[in-house]
Amino acid sequence: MSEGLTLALSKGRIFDETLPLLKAAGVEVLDDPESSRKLILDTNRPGLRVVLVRASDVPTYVQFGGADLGVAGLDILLEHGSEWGSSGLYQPLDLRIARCRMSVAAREDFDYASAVRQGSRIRVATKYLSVARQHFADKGVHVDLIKLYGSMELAPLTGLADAIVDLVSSGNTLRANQLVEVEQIMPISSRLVVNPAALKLKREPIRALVDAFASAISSKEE
Ligand SMILES: Nc1ncnc2c1ncn2[C@@H]1O[C@H](COP(=O)(O)OP(=O)(O)OP(=O)(O)O)[C@@H](O)[C@H]1O
Ligand SMILES: O=P(O)(O)OC[C@H]1O[C@H](OP(=O)(O)OP(=O)(O)O)[C@H](O)[C@@H]1O
Repeated sequence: MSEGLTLALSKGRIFDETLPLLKAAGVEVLDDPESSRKLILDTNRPGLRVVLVRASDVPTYVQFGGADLGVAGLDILLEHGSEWGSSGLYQPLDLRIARCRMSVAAREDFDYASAVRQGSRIRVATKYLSVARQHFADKGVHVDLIKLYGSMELAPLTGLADAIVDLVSSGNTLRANQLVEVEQIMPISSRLVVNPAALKLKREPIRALVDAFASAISSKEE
């Protein structure tokens, strides 16, 4: 474990939406991930660096100490097992960024209400197997899950599945593919996650960053 702090972020939405929180905490990232191929980015704080990883790899980096802290969507944390307690990641803050919801969507002509009557069976394609399995189990619906890694909207259109479980924000992606949101499962936002050993060994700098993030969030919402 290095002396300073390492923060794991993913390129795109998470990086872009974490930047203002870092700025409010007095931290400037010195490279732009869109124009640089660097994966380790310096900041104006000699004791803090940012590493760029895939969104779904953030919990793994933090869990195994490749990073002290990270920012990950609740969707990713649930699939990683973090939210259900199996990975031991400390989650001090809901950063309230990258907000969307996890939903079930289907073709307009699919009778979802009938398909999910107790005891029935439905075929669902998703990247989020764990959330989908839990959701349909809670409803008492037998589900055949098909794991996909992207373009989930195609599944009901091609007959691969009856429905999908995916993230929805504006609803534009569903609309563009003639799908409708038939059920909302849960709201999603990104969380700060911290490696528990790092929290013990580097308590002061981690506390300072968590507190700065917390006040940045509350002043943003005032
Ligand atoms: N349309 C959206 N609006 C708001 N937040 C979203 C939206 N889609 C995803 N998110 C949130 O942003 C996080 C990062 O999404 P992003 O698209 O950058 O990565 P990804 O493509 O899902 O991950 P990976 O590259 O590992 O497959 C997601 O985990 C989710 O929490
Ligand atoms: O309701 P909307 O505002 O259209 O957002 C929903 C879309 O956003 C996410 O994809 P993203 O944009 O992250 O692309 P990805 O497939 O590369 O993850 C998600 O998987 C949906 O496809």
